[in-house]
Amino acid sequence: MNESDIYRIFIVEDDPWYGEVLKYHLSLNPNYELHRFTTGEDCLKYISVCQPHLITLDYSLPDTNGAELFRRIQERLPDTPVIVISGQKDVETAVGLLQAGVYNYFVKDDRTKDLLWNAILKIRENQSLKQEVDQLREELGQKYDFNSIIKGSSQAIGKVFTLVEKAVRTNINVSITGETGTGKELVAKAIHYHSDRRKKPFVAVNMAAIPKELAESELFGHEKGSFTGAMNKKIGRFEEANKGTLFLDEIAELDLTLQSKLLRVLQERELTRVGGSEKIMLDIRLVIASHKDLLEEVRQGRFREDLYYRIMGLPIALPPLRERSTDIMLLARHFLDEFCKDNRLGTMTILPATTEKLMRYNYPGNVRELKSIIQLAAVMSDGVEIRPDDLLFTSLSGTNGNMAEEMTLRDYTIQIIKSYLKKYDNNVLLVADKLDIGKSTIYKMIQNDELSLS
Ligand SMILES: Nc1ncnc2c1ncn2[C@@H]1O[C@H](COP(=O)(O)OP(=O)(O)OP(=O)(O)O)[C@@H](O)[C@H]1O
Repeated sequence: MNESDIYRIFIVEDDPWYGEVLKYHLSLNPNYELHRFTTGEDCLKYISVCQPHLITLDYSLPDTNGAELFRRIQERLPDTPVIVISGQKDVETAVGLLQAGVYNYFVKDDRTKDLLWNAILKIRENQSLKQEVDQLREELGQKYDFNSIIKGSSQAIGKVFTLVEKAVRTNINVSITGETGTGKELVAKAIHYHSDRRKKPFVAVNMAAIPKELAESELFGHEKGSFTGAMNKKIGRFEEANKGTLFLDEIAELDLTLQSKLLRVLQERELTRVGGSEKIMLDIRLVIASHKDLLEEVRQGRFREDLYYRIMGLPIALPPLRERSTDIMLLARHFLDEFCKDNRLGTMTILPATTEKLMRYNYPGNVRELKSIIQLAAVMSDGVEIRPDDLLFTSLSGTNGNMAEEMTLRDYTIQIIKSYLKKYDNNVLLVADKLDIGKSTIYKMIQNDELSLS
């Protein structure tokens, strides 16, 4: 038998006859390795030598009682389930023990052996499910390794990496801004799966996708019968994310009443379900995102200022793809390779004319749009190379809004140079070449404070 198949159970029972009865009964499962102790001290001594998977305790022991021994076991092995078996039916003691975290409380009678047998089966099932969840979370963590998943080599994305690294080191709240499709959720996941909370849940909620009247119960849960239609108790997203990370996307969609409740919950670190009175302690990292300018929402009276300061934490701004055009081809190659692999297609080449066409577009839907353009192109292509005609741009807005307001020609020139400098990572020579102007024109503008290399 492998060590991994062995399930180690400590039986703490001072009555030799009853101890042997339990030991014999449990030994019918060949995977159970049983150790019997007659005192609490003996049990504690052996805990450090060979860690049990489960412990059963007689409540009355010669040197201690079940409650005290349970407390001392918990200090050493907080995750090991403990079952208390008592000679007397004492409801108050039983409730106290269960509230303290004992898994089960049985009274010694004819049925105890069978109850214990079934309880152990259930505990094992839960333990292996928990192990499986931990393993899946670990794998997910590797999947969201931000250096391998958030693709990009531009200065702009480099700044984002630096901030993500800072965020994971502490428990600070994070606020992510950026246009649609810039990777806000991806960044939130990367933060979660690199933080100490990675083994706990990552829960994402998009406030824009939840009808206003259901938002409160979705976030904070409700008790059965708390409103018409509340047929059962519901655990809210905050509770689901407890000990982990809650990603609240499109937070500007929260109405003012819910904003007040959110502020209270964050300040007090506890919540009450709708229609309930029980206080539930919360320990979460909040990551929020919005494509709206939250400060402007505050100015317009649509977002509470106190909540704004509470949730801002570490701000991370994701630049639009058109402002980090050095990432375009890297992302395009990445999405193409990924698509070909997932669909068992051979490697495809991107022709130079295709690259040029991809570089000229302004991607109002950002990375998400580029991804779908590339996937569609792979489907449209002859299977070997991506030609310019395989690229189907769905968006109608081909300009970047430069003509949206009246300005002098000089102002237009400055705006155009500014946007090219952003696009090409402040590479003055490249920008001068692209715009067919002298590099000194740009340097002069910088000297005159008309432009800056940010
Ligand atoms: N830097 C990146 N590297 C690789 N994939 C990316 C990157 N940024 C975004 N993506 C991909 O683009 C798509 C959109 O990303 P995501 O959903 O995180 O954007 P978002 O900003 O949260 O969008 P929305 O505001 O619409 O909710 C996803 O498929 C994501 O995996």
